[in-house]
Amino acid sequence: MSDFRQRALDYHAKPTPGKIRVELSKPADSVNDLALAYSPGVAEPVREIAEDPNAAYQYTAKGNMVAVISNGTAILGLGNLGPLASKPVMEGKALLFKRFANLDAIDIEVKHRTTEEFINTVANIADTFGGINLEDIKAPECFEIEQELIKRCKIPVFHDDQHGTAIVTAAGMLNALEIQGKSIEKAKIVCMGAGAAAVACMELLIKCGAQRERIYMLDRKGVIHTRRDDLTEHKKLFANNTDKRTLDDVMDGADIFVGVSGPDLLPPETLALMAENPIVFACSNPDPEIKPELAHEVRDDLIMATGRSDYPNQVNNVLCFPFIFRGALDVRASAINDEMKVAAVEALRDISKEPVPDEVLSASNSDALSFGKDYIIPKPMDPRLCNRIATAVAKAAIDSGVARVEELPSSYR
Ligand SMILES: NC(=O)C1=CN([C@@H]2O[C@H](COP(=O)(O)OP(=O)(O)OC[C@H]3O[C@@H](n4cnc5c(N)ncnc54)[C@H](OP(=O)(O)O)[C@@H]3O)[C@@H](O)[C@H]2O)C=CC1
Ligand SMILES: CC(=O)C(=O)O
Ligand SMILES: [Mg+2]
Repeated sequence: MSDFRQRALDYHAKPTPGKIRVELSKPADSVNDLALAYSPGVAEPVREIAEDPNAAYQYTAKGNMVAVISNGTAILGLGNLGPLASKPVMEGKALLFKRFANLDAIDIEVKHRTTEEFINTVANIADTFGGINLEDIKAPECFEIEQELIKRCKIPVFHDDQHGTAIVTAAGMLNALEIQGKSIEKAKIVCMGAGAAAVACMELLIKCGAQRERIYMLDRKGVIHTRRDDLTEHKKLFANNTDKRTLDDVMDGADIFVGVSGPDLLPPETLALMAENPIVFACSNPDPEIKPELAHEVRDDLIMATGRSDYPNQVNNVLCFPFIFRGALDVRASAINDEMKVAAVEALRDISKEPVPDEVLSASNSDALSFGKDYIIPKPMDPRLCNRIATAVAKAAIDSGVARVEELPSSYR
């Protein structure tokens, strides 16, 4: 067994299995404490909440609690391995919520027969939480699941693989285009993958100026084009009226490659076909569509990003979901809308262009980092992310009318 594999298994197993636990936030030592915490004292907040459900924000952990919910149908790029196998990833997302945004998060892995059964399960437990982060649910079911839950729940429901990924991709891409001296409006874009992450990333890039007809999306059968009769509703939105059929066909002269598909799907010879100063986001986890070492061997003019922590330019939704939920929950938002997503993109872009704090340099084993080809997006451990993104998102929630408070909390001012 490789040393890294053994270290990863040991990290998860020792000294206590798993990555999260529950801790008490109130004293529970004496008879008096217990009389307040449990019977008879607990009856008082029960009566308050029965009268006004909003009182749950005041008397329970609801307002700082996110459910990370999966069915394990698209675990990273590892595929449909079932709900229980997704638990380490969901515990991992809970760890990231706590570590980066001090939000308490609990992982819930749902076994279900039909999409409707999954939706009902989540809708029936939603009121317990301040927000729901859907994770690693495959396309096309993920689209119906998210839309239906948004309709049925009074709290933010956010499919991280769609929107968290799209927000970070858009921020990194706009920065990378600026560095390469290219415009998004003119860019020829190839998107490998046509699932949850792909559709949301391309839709957000279009909102940022990309031209739909200059996007070539591929699934396992090749280029998605208008003459195919096997396309789902979401793939149809990207059906290109083209006679190009293969990855090589569309990569010829492309400015941008976004990989949200699977490992090693971009051969070096194909990368070589791209236009001058290309941008390659090989975001499949844990193994990217092309390894950065290999990509740099083929092209010395590219900007390269992956979803991983161990290479420069980590384009990963960890840069978004903890902070977007922090902002949304702090103003008791009922939803996470486009205005909040755009605010997160802009905040991420801005931070990338500012001097990097020393603590980030030392956590990244770096002597220097500054806006450029190897630093298009902040590092996840950057302490500025939480305040800056959460504030931008919370303000956007208030301005767009989805917040349940009128002003930012005093801690934000
Ligand atoms: N860096 C980041 O922050 C994130 C990265 N990702 C990565 O993106 C990938 C997809 O995730 P997600 O969208 O949630 O999953 P989905 O299951 O929703 O979509 C997967 C897509 O990849 C396509 N695909 C898989 N294998 C191939 C192949 N050999 N050739 C062409 N296309 C292929 C599938 O094609 P078909 O439709 O034909 O089945 C499908 O369209 C994963 O690797 C994941 O790790 C996801 C979210 C965040
Ligand atoms: C990062 C992430 O959410 C994924 O790869 O699925
Ligand atoms: Mg995911």
